[in-house]
Amino acid sequence: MGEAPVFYVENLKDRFSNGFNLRFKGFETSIDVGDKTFVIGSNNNDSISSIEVQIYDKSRGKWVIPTVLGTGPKRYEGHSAILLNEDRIMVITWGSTPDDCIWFLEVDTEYVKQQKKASGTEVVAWSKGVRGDAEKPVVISGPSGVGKGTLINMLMKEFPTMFGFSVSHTTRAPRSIEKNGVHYHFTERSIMEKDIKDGKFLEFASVHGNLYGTSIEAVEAVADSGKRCILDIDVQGAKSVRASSLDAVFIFISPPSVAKLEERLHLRGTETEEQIQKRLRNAKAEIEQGKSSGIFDHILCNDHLEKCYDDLKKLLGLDGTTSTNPKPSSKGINLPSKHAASKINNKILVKSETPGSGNPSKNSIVLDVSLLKGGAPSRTRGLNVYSVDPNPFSDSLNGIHKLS
Ligand SMILES: Nc1nc2c(ncn2[C@@H]2O[C@H](COP(=O)(O)OP(=O)(O)O)[C@@H](O)[C@H]2O)c(=O)[nH]1
Ligand SMILES: Nc1ncnc2c1ncn2[C@@H]1O[C@H](COP(=O)(O)OP(=O)(O)O)[C@@H](O)[C@H]1O
Repeated sequence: MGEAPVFYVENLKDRFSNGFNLRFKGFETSIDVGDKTFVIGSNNNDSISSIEVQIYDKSRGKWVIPTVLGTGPKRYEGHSAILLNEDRIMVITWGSTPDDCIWFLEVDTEYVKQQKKASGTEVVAWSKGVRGDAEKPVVISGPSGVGKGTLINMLMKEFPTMFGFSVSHTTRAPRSIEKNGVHYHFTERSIMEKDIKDGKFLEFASVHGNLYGTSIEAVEAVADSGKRCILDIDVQGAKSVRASSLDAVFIFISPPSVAKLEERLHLRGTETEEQIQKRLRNAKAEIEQGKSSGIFDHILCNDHLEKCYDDLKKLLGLDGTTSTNPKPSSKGINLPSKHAASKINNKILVKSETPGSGNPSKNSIVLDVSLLKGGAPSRTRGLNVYSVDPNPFSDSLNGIHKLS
């Protein structure tokens, strides 16, 4: 077998002239996947340019406007589009900031297939591309009053540059010491329900009569800052995260006894007696599920706090044998502002439209997509970036240097 053919992306700078009824007023590209043509276009007006997607279903001879999940690229001057793996289109935007130029429009991934099935409509989903990997998030669950918050605070205090907390949304009222945006995003049920419908949440659950949920942004913002994300969520939420594309470590904190749990809830004094009794009723089912459902990788008993904290640190590799330096935060990619993109196996060659001008490392860049991870509804990580010795007469990938 020879090399896979090199093929160039159609940068359809000229408007479609074949009678298609396109809504776009700017710039568009088209990509065929099976019997569908995905047309990605920008609608420019003076202040903003937004990206939109239309699908031409060749078998039915019909245009379809799909449900678009997630948030795509915002301000840009044009884009290149390349089909990867027959299930997602890589969109490289022109003139965007380095942290906002690589996007993936998923058209037939597992996530999109599930969403299509659930909604009965045509669905596509955006995922932002990010260089390198993030550390596995840590999901901590356990009944109310078991000490999850206490343990997480200890961890964040001892390793402030290493861990970041995923700030959940909730419809419950704030406690007196709780700050909006720090402990929770306190929100209205109707707003949260709309955001859930719009695909902005990784998971959500009704807990003790209130709605709680982890937004995709809450987890990704921590990972983008180079920190390891900690989620404090209930067992139903942990189950949803387990079923999602997020690869995490799952830890269940159990109490020495329900009587001790009740004692702690009374001592904390943040709930009414009625609320405490509701939490205790739920606790019994949570403890049973936590210990037997197979969701959790580790179960820790929080009897003596210091001992439990030491055990937690040990299983997170914080017993002095591993580096506690944070990973560098994810860096952007300096792409030429106007470029053409082509695909060679698992590498995307991005060449400046004006070779020889400016910074050589900006003229030709290779994006290695062989180790991509994650995807919609979260970020797509694992993108590796190389600079290429500029040679305007060749598409050769010789002389490439990994950009750190
Ligand atoms: N599924 C899910 N559960 C959450 C989330 N945030 C908090 N929880 C859980 O909701 C429950 C109640 O939390 P909270 O009202 O802070 O009370 P506390 O656990 O008694 O401190 C706890 O089990 C939390 O782990 C979330 O985003 N998703
Ligand atoms: N091992 C422990 N022994 C005794 N009290 C504890 C222990 N761990 C936590 N607590 C206390 O129990 C109460 C509930 O802990 P908290 O961290 O708020 O639980 P959660 O976040 O799981 O609801 C707090 O007042 C906390 O100081």
